[in-house]
Amino acid sequence: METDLRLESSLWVGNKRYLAVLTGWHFKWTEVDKKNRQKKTFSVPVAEVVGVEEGRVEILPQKLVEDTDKDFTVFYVKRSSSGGSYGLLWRLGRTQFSCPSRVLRDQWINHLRSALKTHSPLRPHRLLVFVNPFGGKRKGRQIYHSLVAPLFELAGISSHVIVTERANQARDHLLKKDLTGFDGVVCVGGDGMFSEILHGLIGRTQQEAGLCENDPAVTLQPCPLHIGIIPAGSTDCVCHATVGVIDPVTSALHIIIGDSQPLDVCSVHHASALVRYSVSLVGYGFYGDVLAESEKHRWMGPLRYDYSGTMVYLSNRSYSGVVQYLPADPLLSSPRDKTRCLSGCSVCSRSTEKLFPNTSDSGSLYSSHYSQFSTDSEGEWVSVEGRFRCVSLTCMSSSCARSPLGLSPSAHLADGTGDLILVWDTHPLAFLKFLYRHTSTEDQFDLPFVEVHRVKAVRFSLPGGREEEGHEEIGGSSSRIDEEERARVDAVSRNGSQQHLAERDMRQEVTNEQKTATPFLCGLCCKKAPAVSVWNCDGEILPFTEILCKIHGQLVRLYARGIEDGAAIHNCTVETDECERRRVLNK
Ligand SMILES: CCCCCCCCCCCCC/C=C/[C@@H](O)[C@H](CO)NC(=O)CCCCCCCCCCCCCCC
Ligand SMILES: Nc1ncnc2c1ncn2[C@@H]1O[C@H](COP(=O)(O)OP(=O)(O)OP(=O)(O)O)[C@@H](O)[C@H]1O
Ligand SMILES: [Ca+2]
Repeated sequence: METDLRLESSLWVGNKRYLAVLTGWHFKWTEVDKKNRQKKTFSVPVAEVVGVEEGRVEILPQKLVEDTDKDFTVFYVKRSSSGGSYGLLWRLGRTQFSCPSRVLRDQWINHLRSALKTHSPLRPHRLLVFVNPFGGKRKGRQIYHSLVAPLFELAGISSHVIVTERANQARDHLLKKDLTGFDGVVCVGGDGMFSEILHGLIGRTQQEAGLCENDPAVTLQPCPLHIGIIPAGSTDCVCHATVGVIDPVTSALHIIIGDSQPLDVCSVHHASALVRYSVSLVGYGFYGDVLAESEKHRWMGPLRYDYSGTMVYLSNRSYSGVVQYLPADPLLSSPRDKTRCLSGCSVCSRSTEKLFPNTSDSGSLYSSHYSQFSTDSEGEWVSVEGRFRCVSLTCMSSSCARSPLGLSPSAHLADGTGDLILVWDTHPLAFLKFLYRHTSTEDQFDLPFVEVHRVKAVRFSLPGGREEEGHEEIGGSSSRIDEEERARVDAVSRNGSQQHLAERDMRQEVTNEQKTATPFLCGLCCKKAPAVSVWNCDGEILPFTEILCKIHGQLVRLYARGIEDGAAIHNCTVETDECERRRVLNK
């Protein structure tokens, strides 16, 4: 196969002659001068070739084709530095080659296209695209049509585009409509839009597999369709943490070449029923209050979080609670080991082998029966009780523009664990120091009132069982998910949040302990602080306080590859000035 695809000949780019070679995995062209001395080499992995076209073709700013019969154009991924961010920006590179004959030209085109088919098996042919026209700065439609659609067309991808008209339309479509023929689902929007796709695809997959999502002990079936994210939201945390940059063109190119990044998902349960799934933040206290406050100021757009964050900080709240957690194996990794989950992460690869032990292609989506924790004994639950500024659980780093390294900088995308961050009640300035460290490289866990644990499951309750009567047990009895159940959870999600917030405001019980802890600038809101907070689950308010969270390793796959190490750009494919600069810097 490899030898069949091999091709070698002289080609011209402008008036320079190159010796071009296609081996199985790479397409290289080396400049040759008049004395036959070899000069600069350009090399593109076949997996990063976007498309091969006859003639001299341009696609940006608009498509122009000069249909000459001895020329062909190769489009490929070209990397450049992303300025402030940690990941790399991808751009569309293009080189127009001239051949001595039409026969040779056709040979090059056929060989390159066959190599693409052989070496990029996960490239999508047909995609279902949902565009939220109201996400972020309301530019979703424009971003898709001007930046993404032309690239999909160039790569020969056919897309069925749905511009949503209401919240949850994308989720409902994925739960109910025929998805035959689609290789993946793309959302153009923010974390809320991604969450819709996540719920639709996970729900659909479990329905088809006859599995009950309510039972936290059930090993859920991984979703067969990949998810692509074109960032057009306010926080775009999932995109930032899986690609490293917020850039629609970079994300579109990852989708086109069929990159594949598994992702852990946390299921959140209350009283033996599934409430929601999360990949980023399940947060009580500060982050719950910021979200609740920010919902009142949606009109501010992305700025609502900074405004609400400041207001909530000034209101100086803390909450009592009981947190129980099931620690992950400390020998595998630690949230304080100062490593980062980068593209090709070895911790995640080892987890893949553990999660999918019987497949040669570890992580194959089609192995129907595997057990995530079958080789582990469940381990011992640890319990802590007290007053917290915030309790946060994150399955990944949750990096975003506000916090370039994220809530937990050493968390892994696909290791089957989450990081539990407990911030005990403390002086307002100490808490500000903790928050501020999220904006720099200073360790936010190196503070006496902060704890972080790598966990497989977490349970939260109010001291003395103040909230709900029901409680959940991993492995305990659970009801079957049916239409009625789904309607109930739906109704809870739609109406519950408002009702829950209203009840919380009405209660406003302040314990004696709290009275001494909170006055600071409480006059700002002219109200007593409530005794309970709300949970922020990837930007949605949960209608329950007492919850059980369970991490499901690698439940979904994204068209991404994790964050590429910017320092390694000197190993990049096509030589650019940036490669040269980085090479010098790295010496
Ligand atoms: C002094 C500067 C402190 C800056 C502190 C920055 C901490 C930033 C941590 C960001 C964590 C993002 C976690 C991701 C959550 C997403 O799944 C979710 C869905 O999109 N987003 C939110 O819930 C949206 C949550 C957005 C939270 C924003 C919090 C902003 C806090 C600002 C505090 C200012 C205090 C100023 C005092 C004078
Ligand atoms: N046509 C629509 N009308 C109203 N709401 C919609 C529509 N389509 C999707 N939504 C909802 O809008 C919410 C927010 O969208 P999205 O996540 O795209 O942007 P955002 O909130 O600005 O960004 P982020 O989630 O990154 O903070 C989502 O929860 C989604 O369910
Ligand atoms: Ca994880």
